Amino acid sequence: MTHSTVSTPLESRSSGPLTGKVRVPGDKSISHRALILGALSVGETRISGLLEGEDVLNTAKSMQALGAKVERTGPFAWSVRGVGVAGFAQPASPLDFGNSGTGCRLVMGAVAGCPITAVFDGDASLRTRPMRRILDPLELMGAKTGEAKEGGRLPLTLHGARDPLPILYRTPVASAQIKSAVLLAGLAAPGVTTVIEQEASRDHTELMLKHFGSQIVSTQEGSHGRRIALTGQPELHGADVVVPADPSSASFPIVAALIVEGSDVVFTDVMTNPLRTGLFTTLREMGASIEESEVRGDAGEPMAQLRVRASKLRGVEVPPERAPSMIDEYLVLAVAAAFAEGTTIMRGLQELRVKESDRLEATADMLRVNGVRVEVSGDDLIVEGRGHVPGGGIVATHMDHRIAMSALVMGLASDKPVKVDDTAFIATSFPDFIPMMRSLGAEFS
Ligand SMILES: O=C(O)C1=C[C@@H](OP(=O)(O)O)[C@@H](O)[C@H](O)C1
Ligand SMILES: C=C(OP(=O)(O)O)C(=O)O
Repeated sequence: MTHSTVSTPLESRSSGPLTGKVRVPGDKSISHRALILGALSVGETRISGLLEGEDVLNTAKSMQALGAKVERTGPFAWSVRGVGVAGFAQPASPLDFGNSGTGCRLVMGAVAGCPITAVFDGDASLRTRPMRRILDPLELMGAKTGEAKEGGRLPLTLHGARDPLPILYRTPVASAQIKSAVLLAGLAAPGVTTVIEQEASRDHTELMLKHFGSQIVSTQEGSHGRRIALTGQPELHGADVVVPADPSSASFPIVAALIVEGSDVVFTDVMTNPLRTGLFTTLREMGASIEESEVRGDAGEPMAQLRVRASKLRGVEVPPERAPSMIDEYLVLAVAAAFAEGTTIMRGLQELRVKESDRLEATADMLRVNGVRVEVSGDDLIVEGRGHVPGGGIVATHMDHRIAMSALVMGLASDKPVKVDDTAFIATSFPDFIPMMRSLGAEFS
């Protein structure tokens, strides 16, 4: 991804009621997976509602570089003609995933099952993120790591396995990216590849693998975990994929509607897979008015229309086992918590430290510079809600889209405006965030 070196600051300020009906862009997780599974299938995959954000566009480019034919056929409509399982061609140049952990890690898994060598790279943020967690299982399956930065960081060279081995792997942390990398490599292995996770992470890879024709069985493991068994070497057939609206993107205007007095906003087609809706559960516990209607589904992914009205919120305790189902939503939850009455305690947030930035510290800093009392205690975040936020701070984005969007949401209801130092990274996951928020009545300058 080539961001200009000039940053694009923006300020948000106290706004009138937010009103209207919007569809936020397509789900980022499903968009990456549709492109990758389309590329590993035989025949055509037609995708509608693809997220055309930079993260996903980088995955599209990498699929093209690995031999698939990827074409944009209309707004948010894409066609992929795949090469079949284990059919990737040697890419001519390094694969650049920009800011995207998901794109990079899932494609590592897919490449690990092919007898090719590829160089993986990304921007300064992605270069700091841990890749050993992906390389460890892929090496057990026969892939080899060539040159890499310390701790297996990018840029790195991955040599795929000529004869990949099926493995049984227990993921050390609840991570859909680790699980998905192993399953995608397992597609090329003979026999059954099994992943066991102690806490269930988002299951879009499993649902979509089934949709494309593979045999995959998921069973409960312990009280919160899952055991997923994939039979290798299937023939995957191109399929149609309708991408629902991204609940993680929706979380920003949803929290904005809750904290801006008098707001009433409807969100259409929001994906409501229970492994993604921890934020909605938490907000409801805090007293949020979020009404669900028009519940339906496609390819195993449920979706609904959500009507969100401004609400008086109260502090709650969020249990650690809920973290995987809302891992990208803690920043904006912390904003809601700051406007609530009472203390909100969010437990077990260690994974936030290895995202686009150290989100645990960055969230605390974002609140602190705007006059909110907040504490990081081990892996827990404690926010003291006082019903209002003084604001007036300048928030450092740290190349992290979700910090930028959370801070801008905070400014819409704070006493003084909130400024963010750089909004460029919002384009990785929600390119229309600013115009869409303005269309609802948000004031940015
Ligand atoms: O698989 C995915 O699509 C994602 C998994 C999560 O990461 P982890 O697997 O590292 O928890 C999440 O933070 C990311 O935004 C998307
Ligand atoms: C963590 C995120 O994405 P990724 O891991 O794909 O960079 C995110 O979008 O919040």
